[in-house]
Amino acid sequence: MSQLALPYWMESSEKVQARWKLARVLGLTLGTTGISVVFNYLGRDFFNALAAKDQAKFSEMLIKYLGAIVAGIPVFVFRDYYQSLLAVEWREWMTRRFTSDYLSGTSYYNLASSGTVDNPDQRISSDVRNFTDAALALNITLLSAVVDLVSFSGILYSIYPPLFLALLTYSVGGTGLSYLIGKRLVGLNFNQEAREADFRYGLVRVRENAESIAFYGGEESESRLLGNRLSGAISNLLELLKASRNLAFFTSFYRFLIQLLPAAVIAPLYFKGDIEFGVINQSTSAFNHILGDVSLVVYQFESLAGFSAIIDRLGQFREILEDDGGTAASLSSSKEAPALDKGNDSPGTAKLTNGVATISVVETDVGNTGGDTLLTVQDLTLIVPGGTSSNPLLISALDLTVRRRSSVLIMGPSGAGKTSLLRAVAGLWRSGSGTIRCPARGSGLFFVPQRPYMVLGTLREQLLYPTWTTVVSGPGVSGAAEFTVVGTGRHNGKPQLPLPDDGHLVAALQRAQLQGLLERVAGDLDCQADWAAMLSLGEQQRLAFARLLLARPDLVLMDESTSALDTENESRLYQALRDQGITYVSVGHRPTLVRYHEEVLQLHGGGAWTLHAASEAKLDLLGAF
Ligand SMILES: Nc1ncnc2c1ncn2[C@@H]1O[C@H](COP(=O)(O)OP(=O)(O)OP(=O)(O)O)[C@@H](O)[C@H]1O
Repeated sequence: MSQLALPYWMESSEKVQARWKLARVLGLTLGTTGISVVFNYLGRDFFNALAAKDQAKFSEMLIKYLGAIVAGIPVFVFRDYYQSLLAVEWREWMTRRFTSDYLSGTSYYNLASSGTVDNPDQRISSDVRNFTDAALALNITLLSAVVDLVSFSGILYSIYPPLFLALLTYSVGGTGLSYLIGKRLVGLNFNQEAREADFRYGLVRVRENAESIAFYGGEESESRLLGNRLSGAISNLLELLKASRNLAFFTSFYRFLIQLLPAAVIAPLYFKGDIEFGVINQSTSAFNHILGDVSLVVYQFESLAGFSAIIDRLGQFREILEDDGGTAASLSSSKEAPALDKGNDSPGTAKLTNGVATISVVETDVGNTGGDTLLTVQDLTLIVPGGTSSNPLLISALDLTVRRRSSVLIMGPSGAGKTSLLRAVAGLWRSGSGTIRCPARGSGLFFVPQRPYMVLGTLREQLLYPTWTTVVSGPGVSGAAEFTVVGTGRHNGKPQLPLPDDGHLVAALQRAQLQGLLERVAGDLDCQADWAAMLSLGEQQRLAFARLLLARPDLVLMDESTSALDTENESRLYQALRDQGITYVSVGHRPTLVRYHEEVLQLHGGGAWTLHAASEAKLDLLGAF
């Protein structure tokens, strides 16, 4: 809990302001307790005047009571307002921190491919919000409970000490019982968060893959799948309702008895004439206050159970992010990887020495210095990750050098490990051994993945991604958000690329054979659309090429990035790369690709590979496809 809560108050840049704001909320909370004590005395005198049929005193008390309400209410309202405001600011800070840790290194990729944490999106969006709301509310309630306890205990004790003892017994017994009845709620709340998020994610996937599902005619199975997820959420919710119902039986009895208990204890004193009528009202009010304080667990059990589930979910997420951040950071270290003992195991498997072996990716600044060798792969052995010692061996002892302005085509049967080799160069997979030397991404190295990724936003944003980023600079005059394009500093150590103007963007679209798209949007680069849904796969691949031409890297690694294009478009795109002097490594199946490359690396599966000049390989390969 403290590891989640403290950083905002102890480490953030706004910690001093945050503490002042907290002090303001605490001050107002103390004010509300003071006002409650005043109401307690006013109530006593009010009812005494009523019982004594003293009309003048009654009118005076009525005016005082009304005055106290008018003066007191703003304190209650502002306490709640400033508390909510502080919770929002805390939430924003925490959410930004989680988001940046999630996106630092390759944590999001590792989490997505390993599936170690369910629904990280939900943890970042709603769990953080619930955490800050509840943490603030519960702590402030706790503080006001302590202050209330001190203030009203004195009143109650001075009225009749046995009443105070009755209250202590009642509240301690109630707290213990409510814990016993309600403890199941913690686990049920935890599951509910996860199952609701699973269901929502299922719906999001239908929207994202609408066309594929429609072609498959998969509506029925999607509907069954969603139905299953909904049933999971509903059955847990029903359990949750039952557990809440059982708890509610107890808490309702507990609450209603309070109305009678103090009057029942104190009534004999009133009958004997030892106390006035107003004191009964005063003691009930004080009793209620203290009971509310010492029965926090009883009243707030459901919130506490939900809060505890959220702490578990966020705590687990933070630990995994920290752990993953550590491993991601080590990716760029140039330490030699532990040796891999290939031994005499059965073909296609490899044994790990001491259970650990990693590929070492060393970032070079060859992109900045203009050196001749852009990529060196040295004695690389690559295994499918997964934590077992018998995972398939994809590549064994590969040596490969890619020089400036040269080109390599990686071919091989499906599943042989072509994309995995690119994953290793990108530092996404490290299971295996060997060393890879290449420029850093954003400093001369660029990847074009197998599935073109269209960002949310305008056509301009598609083209600038990921070398330049747009930031929202606040609502514009029209009320719409204004966007500013900024360089991201991705070109570490390399002079920043100037931001391409409209002319450059249009030229890149033309070189990527996308004049038609420009006409469709009437030349408006700031046109917004759901590009992934609107553009064909081939158009998306051409857009990815336009991005690449604008980013002007020294070396690009492309994964089947022309698979959806006709041969004429393919030929023009490769020509554009050569014209810009970009060195490229492509992964692909099509024999027509061979003619655009100097060397062909063929992966045969089970670790085997061959490397030859394209001119020698051409005939064999054409025959093979
Ligand atoms: N996240 C993952 N976890 C475990 N195994 C994986 C993962 N991703 C891929 N694999 C496995 O690794 C092997 C190599 O995959 P890879 O994507 O490199 O194949 P490929 O040669 O590029 O195939 P294709 O030509 O079909 O794209 C495959 O057997 C695949 O199932």
